Amino acid sequence: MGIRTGEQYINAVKSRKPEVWLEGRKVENILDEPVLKQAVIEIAKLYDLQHDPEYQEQITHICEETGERVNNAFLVPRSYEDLIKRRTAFEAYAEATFGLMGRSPDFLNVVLTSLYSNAHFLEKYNPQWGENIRDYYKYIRDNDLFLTHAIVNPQNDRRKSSHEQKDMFTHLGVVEETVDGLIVRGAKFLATLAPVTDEVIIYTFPGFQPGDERYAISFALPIDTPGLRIICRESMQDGKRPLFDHPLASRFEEIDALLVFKDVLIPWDRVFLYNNVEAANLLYPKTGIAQQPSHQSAVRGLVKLQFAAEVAARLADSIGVDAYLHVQEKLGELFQSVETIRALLHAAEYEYETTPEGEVMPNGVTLETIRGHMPNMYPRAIEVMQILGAGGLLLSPTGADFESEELREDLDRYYVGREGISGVERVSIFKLAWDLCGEAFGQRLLQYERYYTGDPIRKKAIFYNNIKRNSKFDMVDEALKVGQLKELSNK
Ligand SMILES: Cc1cc2nc3c(=O)[nH]c(=O)nc-3n(C[C@H](O)[C@H](O)[C@H](O)COP(=O)(O)OP(=O)(O)OC[C@H]3O[C@@H](n4cnc5c(N)ncnc54)[C@H](O)[C@@H]3O)c2cc1C
Ligand SMILES: Nc1c(O)cccc1C(=O)O
Repeated sequence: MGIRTGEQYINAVKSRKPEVWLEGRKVENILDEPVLKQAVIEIAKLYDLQHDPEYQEQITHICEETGERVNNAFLVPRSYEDLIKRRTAFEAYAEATFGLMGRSPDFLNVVLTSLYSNAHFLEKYNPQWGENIRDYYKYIRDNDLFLTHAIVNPQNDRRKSSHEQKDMFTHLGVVEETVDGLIVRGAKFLATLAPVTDEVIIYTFPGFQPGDERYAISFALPIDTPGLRIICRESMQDGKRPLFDHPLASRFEEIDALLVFKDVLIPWDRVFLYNNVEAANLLYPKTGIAQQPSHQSAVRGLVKLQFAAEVAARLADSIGVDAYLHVQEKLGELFQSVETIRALLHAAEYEYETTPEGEVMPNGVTLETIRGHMPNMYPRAIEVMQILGAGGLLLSPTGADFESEELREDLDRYYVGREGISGVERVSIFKLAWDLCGEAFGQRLLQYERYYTGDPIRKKAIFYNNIKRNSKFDMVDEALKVGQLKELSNK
């Protein structure tokens, strides 16, 4: 089949009946829920972009194996040019969503492509696992399906591993093996956009201990598999608020969910890893599933950071405060952050790494440096927006107020911005900013930048420890030589 249209994606959503819970209600029809429907509309636009003559070459390529057109996220990069081809596809999706939808289909399609091209890792442990992941990749690629993932255990007692939790099946684990497959029970989080996806993939993130064998499991299933319960978090908007008042929150809310498996059957051909703590701990570092998707995250994060910087700049300009030195300094800082990430992204691509099998990945150290900076840079952009918008962020009237004939004159007079900026324009910019820096929607976007790919604190500590392992910090000895005391230089 190859690339889907938005309509085909919407029809797929309509045809499925996943067990979704939203604010105490079982959702009968995804498209009848305003908050879920909005995400479907935005994702459908991304599928349509693949067919838009202006974007098709940027986003897709002809698959050598099938002769069909597929998204560049399914490309196994073999050269620098391939990385750029993939980046342009990430850019198109990120720009269409201002970088605000982190879990657009390209993210997990890259994860899956990386598992596919590194299937030899799984094969080493069990030839069937390697074959299963290859088949699954082709199935997703050729049908252009949309995946969610949940790879983190719920926050119960973090001091204990899965088998030490009070209840053996709080964390997702295997209950029994049957001739048809594995029966699994327990929970995983935090499955972004789960209700509006086609499939869910569970894979392993390091941290398994001996004794955790039943939890060391990776598999994939259709999202409406019987026994799979999707419990959504409280939504951060009701999906009904006017676009004028919430121009971002009303469009880009990515619902997150807890996945609960109630004795769900995983057919053997959908099992990618099981009962092997070593393989479960090595899957993440050895199959490129950290490094390759970080390319998508870097491109998307760059667009999001630039968007935040632009909103802050337009906000400051709209009320003339960017005439002040300290405001210019703060905005300069934000745009320098943007340029830092852009330079790092280009460096990561240019200084790519090649695996022994010939797969090309953006430079891991550089991608990890982007990862380390974004949890500081993005929250800082949000803070600057709050500082520059000040009280005005809290005082925006609604679109309905502007439509009131009685109020309109006052609003036009008292909300007017600097010369050339009307009241409506100024309020529109402030509302855009408030969605990013005030609304719960914006707080989630910030929390996403901190945590979407694990704990940034531990990741930075790992980064340092790797440097320490590979460096003696020799320059320090060199500098100390000059003024060494006698007893030390005699040593
Ligand atoms: C908006 C959003 C969307 C997400 N989407 C997805 C998704 O689609 N799929 C998915 O699988 N995941 C997703 N994630 C979840 C993400 O994987 C986790 O949030 C992330 O891995 C961090 O884990 P945690 O939230 O359980 O925090 P924890 O690991 O519980 O950490 C909480 C705090 O305790 C500290 N801490 C915990 N354990 C240790 C330790 N052993 N040593 C030292 N310090 C420790 C941490 O530093 C942190 O400060 C998403 C997260 C967010 C915020
Ligand atoms: N996608 C991830 C996630 O959801 C949690 C932790 C790590 C990752 C990742 O891709 O690195």
